[in-house]
Amino acid sequence: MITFPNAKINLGLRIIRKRPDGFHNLQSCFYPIGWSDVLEIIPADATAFSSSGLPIPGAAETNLCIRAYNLLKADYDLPPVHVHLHKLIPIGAGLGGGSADASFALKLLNDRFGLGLRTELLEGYARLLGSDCAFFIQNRPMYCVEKGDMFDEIAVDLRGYHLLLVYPNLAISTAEAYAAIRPRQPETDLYDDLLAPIDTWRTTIQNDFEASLFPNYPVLAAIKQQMYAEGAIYASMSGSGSTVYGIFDAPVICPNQFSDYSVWQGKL
Ligand SMILES: C[C@@](CO)(OP(=O)(O)O)[C@H](O)COP(=O)(O)OP(=O)(O)OC[C@H]1O[C@@H](n2ccc(N)nc2=O)[C@H](O)[C@@H]1O
Ligand SMILES: Nc1ncnc2c1ncn2[C@@H]1O[C@H](COP(=O)(O)OP(=O)(O)O)[C@@H](O)[C@H]1O
Repeated sequence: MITFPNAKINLGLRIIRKRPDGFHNLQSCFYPIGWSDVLEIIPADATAFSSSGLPIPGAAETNLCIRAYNLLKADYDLPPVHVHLHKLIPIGAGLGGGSADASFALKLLNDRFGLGLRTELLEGYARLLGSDCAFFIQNRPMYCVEKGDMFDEIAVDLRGYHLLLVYPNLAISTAEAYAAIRPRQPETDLYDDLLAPIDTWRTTIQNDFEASLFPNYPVLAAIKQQMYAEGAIYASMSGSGSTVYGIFDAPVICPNQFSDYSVWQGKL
């Protein structure tokens, strides 16, 4: 069985406070996008993992797809499987690609082997694999709070807009990005700011990681500035970086300044 785990972008990202468990409470809108990996899982004589496309750091047994399989295998009678991942979503990019692979593996195993697990139970397993993972079970625009693993409905609909994503071939570790950030109590409510017209977002909606990462990585600020120069209605870094996205009301011709980077564009 084959599935296509997709990335997400963060529309606003506010880091509110550090928790006693070392994680951070946040506020953000996670929004699914079209940049996708390809994940195939089939029954096999022995469990194995292979990959193609972009190289994935770490041993096979630490890959989030295998960790998802092992998590379910501990509770359910699953046969050995061969997992093949064709990796296309950049890694350390703030796009949640690894988290998507994990949750899509859970969903695929649930479907293929008829486990009958409902959404809440799948989200519970996903939470054990990473803070971003539970989002990819329902995989629809959500206002996310706490560790990024609890959700509220939000009526943000960007269908019809065009998205340009630029990954400047720079992997930023999520843990390091969090270690460098200073949490803050926001002055406005992000939920309300997101419901205002998109052309207000430029002045009201920020990603808090930008303030700590842009001084060390000036390329990120330069890409964001270029997005606005190209006519973006809104531009931001996604997650803990390093991908910067622009939202446009029409398709864009990718500027020369981005020619050395990994670029994706498509409709939202
Ligand atoms: C920053 C965000 C925003 O959407 O996205 P990405 O940039 O990774 O896509 C997420 O919070 C990333 O979530 P995820 O990538 O699943 O993180 P995890 O694997 O759970 O944790 C990696 C490390 O990040 C830190 N971490 C993560 C989530 C959180 N709410 N607080 C934290 O402090 C912890 O140091 C943790 O050890
Ligand atoms: N299937 C996978 N795809 C990508 N990264 C993975 C995967 N499994 C484990 N990882 C590990 O997760 C980390 C990056 O996660 P990823 O979700 O791609 O980045 P980000 O958190 O920036 O969105 C890397 O350290 C990588 O070794």
